[in-house]
Amino acid sequence: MKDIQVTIEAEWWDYDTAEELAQAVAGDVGFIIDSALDARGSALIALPGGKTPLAALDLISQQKRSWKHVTIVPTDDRIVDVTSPLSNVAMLAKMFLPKGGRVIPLTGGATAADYKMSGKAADARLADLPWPIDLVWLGMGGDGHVASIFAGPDLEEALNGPKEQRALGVMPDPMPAEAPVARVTLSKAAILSARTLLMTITGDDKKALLEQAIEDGSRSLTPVGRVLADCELPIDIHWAA
Ligand SMILES: O=C1O[C@H](COP(=O)(O)O)[C@@H](O)[C@H](O)[C@H]1O
Repeated sequence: MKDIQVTIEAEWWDYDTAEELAQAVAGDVGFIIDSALDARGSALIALPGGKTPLAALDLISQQKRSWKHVTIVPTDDRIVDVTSPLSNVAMLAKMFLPKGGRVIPLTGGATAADYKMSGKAADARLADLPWPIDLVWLGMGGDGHVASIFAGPDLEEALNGPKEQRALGVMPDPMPAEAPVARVTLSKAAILSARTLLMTITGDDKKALLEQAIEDGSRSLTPVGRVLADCELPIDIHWAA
């Protein structure tokens, strides 16, 4: 078997503080949204959950624009009730619905037992949106998961499922301590179909893990390395200690 390595064009942006990172990323994301609005009259973006993006998301939600033409999907979500602090869509809805943005959930009414069904429902919902997506903004977990592409029984489907499959249900194994629940995630194909890719991470450990994953490429043992190994777009990686 021939091992074809794509060279990942990753540009690192390092900041002294998380506040500086939030300001810079808010500026970049605002520019991407406004460029899409100018070019096509609407914008479709995928935003990450978890804690790292919160400050930047808050700044973005305060930017003035025609939010009713902006459609937002989570890059992934945890299968929990929307009242749970673990819900990514609830966090995005709180920030962007009051501004007029359209926030599309990936999960809804599902239980961990039917997480695959939840993934299929999300995939059908995403098919109605105007792809390609203008931006996929990714976070990364300390275990190397990206969106909710985790090690476990669904990893191969997330990485190498049909190209037209944009979302799927995922049961992480091992479970991440901070949110030990089943998930729905964008697939690698959906992530890499974006017009623009951006990633935000903080901390020395995540930086070292991501640098190694990029170096290892398709041989990486981490989901993030396996996803980025097939990335043909340049990706901006924003990092603060
Ligand atoms: O579970 C998740 O984790 C990652 C990373 O979150 P962080 O809190 O370490 O920034 C996140 O990107 C993803 O959307 C989320 O569901």
